[in-house]
Amino acid sequence: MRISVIGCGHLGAPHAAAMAELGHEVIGVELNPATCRVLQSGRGPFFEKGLDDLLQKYVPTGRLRFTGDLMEAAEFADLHFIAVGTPLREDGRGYDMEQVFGAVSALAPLLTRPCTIVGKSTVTVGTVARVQEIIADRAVDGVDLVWNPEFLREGHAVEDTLHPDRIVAGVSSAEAQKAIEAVYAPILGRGDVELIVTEPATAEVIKSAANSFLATKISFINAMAEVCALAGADVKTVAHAIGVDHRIGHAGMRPGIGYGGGCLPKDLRAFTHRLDEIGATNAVALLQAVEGVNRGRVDAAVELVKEAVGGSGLAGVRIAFLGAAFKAGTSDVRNSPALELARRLVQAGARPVVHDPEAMETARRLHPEHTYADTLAEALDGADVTVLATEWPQFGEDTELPASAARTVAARRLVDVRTCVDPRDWVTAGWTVWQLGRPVRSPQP
Ligand SMILES: NC(=O)c1ccc[n+]([C@@H]2O[C@H](COP(=O)([O-])OP(=O)(O)OC[C@H]3O[C@@H](n4cnc5c(N)ncnc54)[C@H](O)[C@@H]3O)[C@@H](O)[C@H]2O)c1
Ligand SMILES: O=c1ccn([C@@H]2O[C@H](COP(=O)(O)OP(=O)(O)O[C@H]3O[C@H](CO)[C@@H](O)[C@H](O)[C@H]3O)[C@@H](O)[C@H]2O)c(=O)[nH]1
Repeated sequence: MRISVIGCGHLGAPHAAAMAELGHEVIGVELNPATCRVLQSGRGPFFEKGLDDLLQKYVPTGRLRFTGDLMEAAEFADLHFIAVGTPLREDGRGYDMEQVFGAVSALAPLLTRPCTIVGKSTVTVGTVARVQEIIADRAVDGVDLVWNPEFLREGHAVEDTLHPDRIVAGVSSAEAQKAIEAVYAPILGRGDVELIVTEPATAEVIKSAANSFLATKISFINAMAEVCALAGADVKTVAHAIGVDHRIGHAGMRPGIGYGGGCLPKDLRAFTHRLDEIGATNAVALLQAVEGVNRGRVDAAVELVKEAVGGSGLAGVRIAFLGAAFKAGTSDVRNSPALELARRLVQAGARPVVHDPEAMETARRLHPEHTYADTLAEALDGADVTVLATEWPQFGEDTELPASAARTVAARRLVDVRTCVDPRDWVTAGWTVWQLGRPVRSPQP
């Protein structure tokens, strides 16, 4: 099929590349000229596993190309994915829908033949009906709309798009359903992926409900970390033991400094606001509690760093601050709890020096207020305390790191706010280890 992907950010760029991998001819439309240029040169504008490989495979052949010209896409494609952003409004009261309504309003009058518009952006209850009105007002007859929410995780974007758990399609006509079956035919043909066809309102709720559940699970285990800290128990063991029950499971049960990123925080906020508008009071209360637990995690992490330096305050304390990305596997620092923790430590008078394996460029550009080190060794050099703030395997799984880091820091104190290291490796190398919701581990005197 000939398809377009309008908006080539964290969702759209991997989606466009994955659609080329499925055999489609793809044109990506991106407003930001710098992003568009980088993509057309065969590189991803951010770190995303497998994206560069697909761009290098398909851009030179012409099967995948990028442009800023919407008219080119309107003429070329029979199916248009809308993958533009839905950031939170500045007042936090729901999504800023400007990009979605703007993209559809601009595309609709350019369409000269029947085709399908497929919304992938995350939206709240009631949006699809409004998009449908824009199409009815501005496009020729025969333009169908499908809402096809996306469930990919950053860091796994290509893999999740090519091997999704399910495909959800909110459709209002048989034609629209046929188009979605055709575009995903290579995936559906494998027989192991369920296509869930429903009306648009249900598709909207499915996406918001999925992210709300994921956030709830993370806040639940983080609330248990608070319990364990007070009870002298070990939250890691609790998470493992309850997760063995297949009804609970282990995924999304890693305690830490809370969920961040470009999705869960804004999606929870926007959904809660919308639920309040429509009067879903019990759901509002539940999600407000989830958000409340999440906000408290950075406070708990600050307290743990204070405890690690002996309770005498953080003024002048030199911190090796490992991590800037909102999670491992991405260069994205949007709503990064790691950088929020760094900000709070600076506010308390400490001197964190931040290093991240992949997010240095993004972090420096978006948060120039922090002090950065290009290498891990530079960050560790002379540190009074080391804070592990993003769960990169380079920090948490490198068994050589405890010994090598021990030689350069001023004091062997590790505060692992992502609960990702095995404390035994660090204790053996002479470190004392603090983790949220776990007992402190120290070397034997
Ligand atoms: N990031 C994820 O992992 C993810 C996963 C699932 C769903 N989503 C949802 O997908 C949507 C996009 O998220 P994102 O993280 O990719 O955002 P993003 O900000 O990284 O990307 C959006 C892109 O759209 C471009 N754009 C805006 N208006 C445009 C227009 N009229 N024409 C062409 N390009 C335009 C912007 O320049 C930007 O590059 C959001 O609704 C988000 O909630 C994101
Ligand atoms: O056990 C866990 C799992 C995650 N996190 C944190 O939660 C946040 C979100 O992680 P993750 O869900 O992996 O990241 P995203 O890439 O933002 O993906 C989420 O948001 C996307 C956008 O809507 C959805 O498509 C995905 O299904 C959904 O997982 C990050 O800060 C993680 O560090 C934890 O603290 N503990």
